[in-house]
Amino acid sequence: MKIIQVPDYEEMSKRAAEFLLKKIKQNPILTLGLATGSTPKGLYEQLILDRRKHGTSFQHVTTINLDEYIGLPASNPNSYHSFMTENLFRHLDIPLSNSYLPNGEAADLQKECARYESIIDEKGIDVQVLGIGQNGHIGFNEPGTSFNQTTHITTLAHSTRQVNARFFHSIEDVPKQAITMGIASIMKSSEILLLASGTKKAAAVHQLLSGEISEDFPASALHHHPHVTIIADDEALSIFT
Ligand SMILES: N[C@@H]1[C@@H](O)[C@H](O)[C@@H](COP(=O)(O)O)O[C@@H]1O
Repeated sequence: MKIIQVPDYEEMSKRAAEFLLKKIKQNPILTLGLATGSTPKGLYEQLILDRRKHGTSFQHVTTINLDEYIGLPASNPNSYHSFMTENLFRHLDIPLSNSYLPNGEAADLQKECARYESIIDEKGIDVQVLGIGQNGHIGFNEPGTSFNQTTHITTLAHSTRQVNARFFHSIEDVPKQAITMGIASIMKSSEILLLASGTKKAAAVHQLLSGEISEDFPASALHHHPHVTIIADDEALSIFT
């Protein structure tokens, strides 16, 4: 695991954007695995800025998102479909047909999981961007999830729903389930870029960097992956350093 320590959120976002833009320049037909949440928002702003300033084209890039809530229509402002459209897709030139997210409204959710995993297998993710939950989740793989799971239906931990309630009117409105790439799906990526910012992530980052591998702490599976880069700011690394 390569750790890049940066002073703050802005620097984390800039370094992450440089990292991805370099990859896209080397390989314009890159397949990017993308995440939602507050963490990658700054990275997405930097990518948009780069397009505005330098006209960078993403038209041959494919994107595959980690997860989506079950039961929220794509048009709901809290769906991850909406998050990605608002915060990234509508500002770039990625053709809509090249961006994939799980369909949390599929009539047959099991079938949808299998369909999604086959997209991951067919496209092959070159770089997967990850945030980390305060309980160590990646995607929506909550503590206790088998490292062998591929894309599946997951029940969100109460603590995750509490943390994500900030985007909803109340915790009752936060969906109880999601479709998420599994740990095994994430591990198929050629390279992984994990971002962490702020004191709220310090305990999770500390546990990740302790090196102990356990299904009780999903992000620890990344120790089995040969190409992981972590860009974390001083606050996220404050227990470690
Ligand atoms: N499913 C997402 C994750 O992909 C994300 O990494 C995590 C942290 O979110 P944030 O970046 O807002 O702290 O929580 C969410 O529940």
